[in-house]
This record gives sequence, structure tokens and C-alpha cells, in this order.
Amino acid sequence: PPARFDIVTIFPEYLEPLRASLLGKASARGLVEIRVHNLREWTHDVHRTVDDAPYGGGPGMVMKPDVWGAALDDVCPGGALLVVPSPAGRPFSQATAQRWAKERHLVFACGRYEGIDQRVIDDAARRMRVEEVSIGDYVLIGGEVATMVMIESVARLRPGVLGNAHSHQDDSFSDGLLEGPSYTRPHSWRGLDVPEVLLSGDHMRVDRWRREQSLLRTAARRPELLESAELGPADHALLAE
Ligand SMILES: COc1cccc(COC(=O)c2cn[nH]c2)c1
Repeated sequence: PPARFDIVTIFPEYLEPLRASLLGKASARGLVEIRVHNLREWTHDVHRTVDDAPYGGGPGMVMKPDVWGAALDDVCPGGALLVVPSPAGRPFSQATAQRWAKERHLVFACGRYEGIDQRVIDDAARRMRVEEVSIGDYVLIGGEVATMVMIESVARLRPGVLGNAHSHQDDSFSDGLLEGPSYTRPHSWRGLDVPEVLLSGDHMRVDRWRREQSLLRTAARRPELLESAELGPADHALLAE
């Protein structure tokens, strides 16, 4: 059965890229089902207002609870998982993507302005699972781009979405370390040569070299990942050098 992604947004055209390329093909093949809903369909006034001034004052605007409540009543059946992209959310990671890839139905609420009235989330949590999730420590204009990031990372884990050319078994982070450098032909390019080990045909040596490159790159760029990675004595020896 296809995984279903519903997205509620005031900028439906922002989600057009999901129709293109890989995900477009996956949708066409019935592997995933992506539906985009315009939040303004649930407004009640002639101006189709979705936001209002924040109680307690302060800058910016807050998205109205009644409009969102009406939209989520229609879009979310009981069993769905509601995702709210937000700078204030729990961090999104590959582990989140793996967990969500098992879900039948994900609904993404794309907030803008200063956010969505908290009661929308509190009310939704009465009848479905709700997760406020951050894709990183920076502030976007709205949740649409974060939603595309998350849908892409989840959809690619669904069987059949990726051609078998690039399986996700050996994803980055699959062993908790960063991927090292990659090379392809020609073996010499602008005076830069491919590391000789990769041309050696010695698979044991290649595997060991790649592990070393992952360790060194992780130590240099993301040392905090080393704590949770499974390192053997050879790994510790290399890092101690
Ligand atoms: C729900 O309320 C808001 C308010 C403002 C922006 C957004 C969009 O999300 C982000 O900016 C984001 C997500 N991960 N990192 C940044 C949502």
C-alpha cells in the first residue's frame, strides 16, 4: 500500500518540486501518494485570513487556531502522524526518517509567521500522534521547505522508490560515521590523482582505507558522532595517531 503524505500550506505551489523527478515517478507508480492542501480553503472570511496578532503582544503574527482546526479535522484521520516543522521542534535525523518510513500516513502542517496557535497542537494531540520537528538550527520563512526535506528522506526509504542503483543500506550514518571521499574516472584530472589504494583491486585494503577516511572526516567535522559510533581497537588506534 502506498505511503500517504498530506501537506497543509498557504503556499501549495511551493511543494511543486515534489511532483518532479524521482518522487514524481514514485507517485506515478503508486508507491507514494502526495496530496497538497491550501489552508485558505478552511478560512471563513472574505479575506481568507489565516493569521492574527499574538496575545501578550510582541512582533509578528500567529496562525489562527480555528482555521487550522477545521483543516486538520478534514485532512487527518485518527491514525495519521501529524508533523509540524518548527525551529522549536525535536531534531530530525535519519533515525526519524527510518521510523516514519514505517508509517502509512503522514500529515505535514506548514506553519508561517511566528507559528501556529499552540491549542491546534494540543487539540490534535487528543486524537493523533503529533511531532514538532526541527531540520536544523536556523529559521525558515515557513515549514514548506522543511517538509520537502523530510518527505524526500522518508520516501527514499520506501521499497521501490530508489532504483536498485543506489540502495539505502549503505547510507551515510548507517554505521554512525560520515561517508569519506568518492572518486570516479578519469584516474588523473587537472593534475589530481585518485588515491592509489582504490586502483589496487585489494578489497580488504580498500575497505580499511574507506573506514579510515570516514573516521578521520568524522573526527574533523562531527567529533560528537564518534561517541555513539561503534569503534573497534583499530579505529581507536587510528584516531589516537
Ligand atoms: C510552526 O511555526 C513555524 C514558525 C516559523 C517557521 C517555521 C518553519 O520551520 C522552520 O523554520 C524550521 C524547521 N526546522 N528548522 C527550521 C515554523
